[in-house]
Amino acid sequence: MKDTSSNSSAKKNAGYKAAEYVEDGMVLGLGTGSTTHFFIEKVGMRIKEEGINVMGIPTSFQSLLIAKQWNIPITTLEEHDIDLSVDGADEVDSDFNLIKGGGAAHTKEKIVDYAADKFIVIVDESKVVDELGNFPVPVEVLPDASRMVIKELEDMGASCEIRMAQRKDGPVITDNGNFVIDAKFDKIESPAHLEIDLNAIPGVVENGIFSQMVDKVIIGTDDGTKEL
Ligand SMILES: O=C[C@H](O)[C@H](O)[C@H](O)COP(=O)(O)O
Repeated sequence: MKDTSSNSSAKKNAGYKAAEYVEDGMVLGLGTGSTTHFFIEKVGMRIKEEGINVMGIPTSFQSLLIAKQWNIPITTLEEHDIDLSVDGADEVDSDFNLIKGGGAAHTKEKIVDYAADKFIVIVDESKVVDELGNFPVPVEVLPDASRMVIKELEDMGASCEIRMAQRKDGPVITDNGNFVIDAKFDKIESPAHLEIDLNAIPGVVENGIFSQMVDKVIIGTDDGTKEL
């Protein structure tokens, strides 16, 4: 499990800054993770203090619970399109390619983030890299397919581990009832091609490479933010 306790002031600065882009009447994609937590919190504060009228589409049970805690009205992709999605990342490169899924939420995140008219990524400086690949690529799989998917991933040059749960025996089970394989590639030359190739393996539900659609990256630091 990743460490979510570090860099909390930088994460808070990024999350709070992204909330400035929220406008009255918007439908928001609510990403998952310790950075997005601060975005959802600040949206909740703006609802309370300014009376803005927004709705949220959560990408996980975690973001649903935080949104409920802040009285953010919830809706679904069945009912609304998304004006703005805000989400964290485990790595972001200079072309705005991402690795996501350190919290095993990347499948719903990709559906919501890719559907949004505008997608803002919020990270602290530790997530900014020249090239993706230090962080393993999370691959959500149907449990019955996991051995076959690992064989395919190893043939593609990855070292693989099924992600194990903490405080539960056995693998992490995603919000969708699946396993996550963490696939470490030595080098990711083309994130866009790898994103497509991974999803072509039978049994793969979704992978954590996001190579499309990012409009803005907000990098939180201890004393402010930078925007790319
Ligand atoms: O599955 C989790 C998500 O993709 C997160 O957005 C990502 O892992 C970044 O999380 P954090 O902001 O906690 O580092």
